[in-house]
Amino acid sequence: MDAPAIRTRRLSKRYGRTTALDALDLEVPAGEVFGFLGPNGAGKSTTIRLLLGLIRPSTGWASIFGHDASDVARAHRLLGHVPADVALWPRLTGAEILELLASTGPGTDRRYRDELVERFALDVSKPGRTYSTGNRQKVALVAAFATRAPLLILDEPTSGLDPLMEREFRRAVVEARGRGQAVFLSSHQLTEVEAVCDRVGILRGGRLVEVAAVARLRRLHRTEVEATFTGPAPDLSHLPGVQDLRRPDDGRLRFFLTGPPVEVLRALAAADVSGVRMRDPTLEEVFLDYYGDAGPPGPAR
Ligand SMILES: Nc1ncnc2c1ncn2[C@@H]1O[C@H](COP(=O)(O)OP(=O)(O)OP(=O)(O)O)[C@@H](O)[C@H]1O
Repeated sequence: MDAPAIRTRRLSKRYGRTTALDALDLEVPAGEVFGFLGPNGAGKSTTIRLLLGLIRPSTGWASIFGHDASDVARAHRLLGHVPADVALWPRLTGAEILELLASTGPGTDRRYRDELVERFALDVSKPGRTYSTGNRQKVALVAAFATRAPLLILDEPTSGLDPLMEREFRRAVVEARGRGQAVFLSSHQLTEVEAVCDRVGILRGGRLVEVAAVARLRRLHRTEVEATFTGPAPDLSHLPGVQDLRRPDDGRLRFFLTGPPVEVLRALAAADVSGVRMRDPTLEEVFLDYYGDAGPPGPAR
């Protein structure tokens, strides 16, 4: 399949005066695990509803492996999905629901499905109405991961799962990628995105503010540096990329570094440096840099 799993061009959705999604241009190639991050109200669910053909764009378009997302009969043969709020048929048991989804969906690996039922510790003998939020989510996740659809679209799929089940979820994402499935994962959980995604898109107020490989996103941001010296600490304040330089009384230097480290490393090597510690920001710190909720990360204490 040559067409990307997901492609959107100027995809927009307005509700009255609210612009829920504003001119989204995005491409997720086949086989990629893509994280879609954003705070409440950023437009993640709106994007997913557009991709699933549940709502029509105000302007622009979205396609799934080259088929317009509104051509749901075609597009849904190529995707499995987990909605943000999973609703189950109340009288059918978990097993019956999984079987119904398998017989109507894009094709299911039943052996793998049964393995996932075990791994997610899901009791499939109970009727849908008795399931908790987390268990409803598990049913939808098992059904989606067990499909052979080349694209899985997951809307905050672990919000109701406990840490053990989150681990299973991550394993299942890695296995999906191993089978060549693309995964579009909307999430609040930065550690999850960091653990499983190849690239991440950051959405704010309906606009995509960044798309980057997780590793690059971290590098684009500030590396935290702490250096100790046997002699006096050199003055690095004039060097390119050095920010928030601090000199605690114990002779150490602490600062943030952006861009190439060459000049700083040269200056450190020329001084009597006895130790250097460099730490890339976590995705959470990068995220806070974007949203400014808590300001940029502070230096190590
Ligand atoms: N049916 C609707 N009618 C009016 N406004 C809507 C509708 N659906 C979404 N919105 C608005 O569009 C914006 C984006 O909402 P959306 O649900 O896509 O955000 P989200 O990123 O999924 O947030 P959350 O993480 O809280 O689920 C919000 O301001 C929301 O109030």
